[in-house]
Amino acid sequence: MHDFLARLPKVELHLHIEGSLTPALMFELAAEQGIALPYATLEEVEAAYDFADLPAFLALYYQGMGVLNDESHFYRLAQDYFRRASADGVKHLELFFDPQAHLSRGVSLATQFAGLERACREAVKEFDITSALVPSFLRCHSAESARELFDALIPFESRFVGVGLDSAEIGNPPEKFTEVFQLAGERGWHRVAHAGEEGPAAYIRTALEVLGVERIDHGVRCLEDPALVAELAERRIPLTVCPLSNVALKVVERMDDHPLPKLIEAGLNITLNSDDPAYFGGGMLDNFIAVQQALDLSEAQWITLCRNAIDAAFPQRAEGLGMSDTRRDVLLAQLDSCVA
Ligand SMILES: Nc1ncnc2[nH]cnc12
Ligand SMILES: [Zn+2]
Repeated sequence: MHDFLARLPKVELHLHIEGSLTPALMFELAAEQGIALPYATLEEVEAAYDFADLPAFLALYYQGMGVLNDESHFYRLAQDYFRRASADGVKHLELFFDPQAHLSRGVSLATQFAGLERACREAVKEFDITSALVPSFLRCHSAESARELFDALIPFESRFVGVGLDSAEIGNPPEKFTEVFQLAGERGWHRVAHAGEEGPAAYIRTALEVLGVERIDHGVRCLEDPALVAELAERRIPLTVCPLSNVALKVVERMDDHPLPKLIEAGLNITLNSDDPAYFGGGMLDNFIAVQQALDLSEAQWITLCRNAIDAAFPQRAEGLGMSDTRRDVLLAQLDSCVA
């Protein structure tokens, strides 16, 4: 089964590129810039990555990304992840990034885009991975700050495929961001939001109804609302589920308790993703293997999960961004060749 999982052509739709910052690269970038880290050794970092919940993780996540200060840092960060993703069989990747968390350190949007795009362009040639960028609003910041970011993103709009909403969920409901999501929709930007990770099922409903999102990031708590489950299934709304993340952030206690089988049984449009692979114990293939060991899915279920992700990738809306029809056909053919 390991070989089968390794061979599957993977599309990753829920990956925070800042969450792919390995301790090794964090140390390297900190040393180059003379930045003091709160850890002396890689072992100390590992010991610190034991999170009580989402806010506890976010505190270290925002601290870690303090080493990203120029174009080459963003480039190296993404290049490093593309290399590992390639080894995992990832073929298409949508990268979330958190512009407000970098703007607050004086790193311009132009710098962020330039570094990430350079890695994305090279990944096509070097790793046969196509990709698209998804800047995300931080829900722990104000609606006014989101509006400022929205305005600042307009000149870059040919360089990303959509916008997301992430960070601390509880106490920051989707409706706080009604204005920017409505404006984003008017400009034709695709829209996604984290909802129902730590927050209640009601946030999933408002993300759909008020923000007009096309996919839900996480969404595992939808099971608390059967009517919502029925609606998600009926509308084929993709949920970008992140199993190792859910265990690491104590959304579930153990992988054996993960609701993935229930979500699949309910007929939901599920995709699997790594979220923040450097913090949660691994990338796409690690997630696939951990799920298989605990939950023993069938080959047919794996094929469906991978096909869901290919279908849920945002279609191309600017040159080189998003999933083209030709690329989708290539990946579907690769997936067919995995069937015994
Ligand atoms: N799992 C997660 N939930 C919310 N915001 C995030 N930012 C990075 N990872 C996140
Ligand atoms: Zn996430």
